Amino acid sequence: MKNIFYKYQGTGNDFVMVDNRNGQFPKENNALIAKICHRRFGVGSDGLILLENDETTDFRMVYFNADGKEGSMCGNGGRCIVAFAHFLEIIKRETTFIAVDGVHEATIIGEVVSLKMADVSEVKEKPNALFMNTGSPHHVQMVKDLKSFNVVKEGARMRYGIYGEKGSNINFVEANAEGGFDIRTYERGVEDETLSCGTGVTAIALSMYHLGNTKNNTIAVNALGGNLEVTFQENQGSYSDIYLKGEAKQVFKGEMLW
Ligand SMILES: N[C@H](CCC[C@H](N)C(=O)O)C(=O)O
Repeated sequence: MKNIFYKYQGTGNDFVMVDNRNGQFPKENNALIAKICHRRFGVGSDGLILLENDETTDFRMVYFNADGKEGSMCGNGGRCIVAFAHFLEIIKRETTFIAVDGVHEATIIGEVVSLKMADVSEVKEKPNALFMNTGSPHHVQMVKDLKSFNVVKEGARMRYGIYGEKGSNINFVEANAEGGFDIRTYERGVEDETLSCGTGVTAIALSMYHLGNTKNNTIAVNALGGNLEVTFQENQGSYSDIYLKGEAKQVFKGEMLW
């Protein structure tokens, strides 16, 4: 039995993807997963995702951060696993699947995946920042001159400094000239800046609306690795029908040796 893996990227957030419908992947081995994700000693990725069977939906998504531990919801990973399920011919244009934060609906057209995210009922206001859970915890802070901002240093400091042992993903955002927003994210579990974070992009869009920085409920958010679009409905400070849309691509196929 060969240990075939695929690699996917969604706006530069990259994942090792394994078809684990036969249940043979040793997912309790966190050290092995961290090694596979390591960019020098392994395949190299921001995370590893297993596609597994589920009884009531099309498939189950099991997501591990690059540190080898199971993470909370990953929006870009969710978009990539929809593309993977389409490639494996498990789904056609539309799907419903289960992830750690519940059931998600999605559609795929060409290489563009639109993923329905969990509803957000609470936006916490912090000094100079907002905090919310879009499937994963996100701190959102506006900064000036995002391009030259030290995301790794500030993100690493705030990740534990403000949020304790459990930590949070830390997002920095600045309005751009096109009426959208630019984002850079420090990711918990990767412990570094990534090129894009889907649940973070979602948090940015809701935050910018919450703060009155835009009146649109379709918002373009540009990450370092590509552009995403978030649409949503707002009702008395609660957000529903949240969709994260953008490209998800298969970029590599190989065999893992362990
Ligand atoms: N890259 C992911 C976020 C992963 C969340 C993870 N870093 C955690 O907090 O467990 C995304 O596209 O939404």
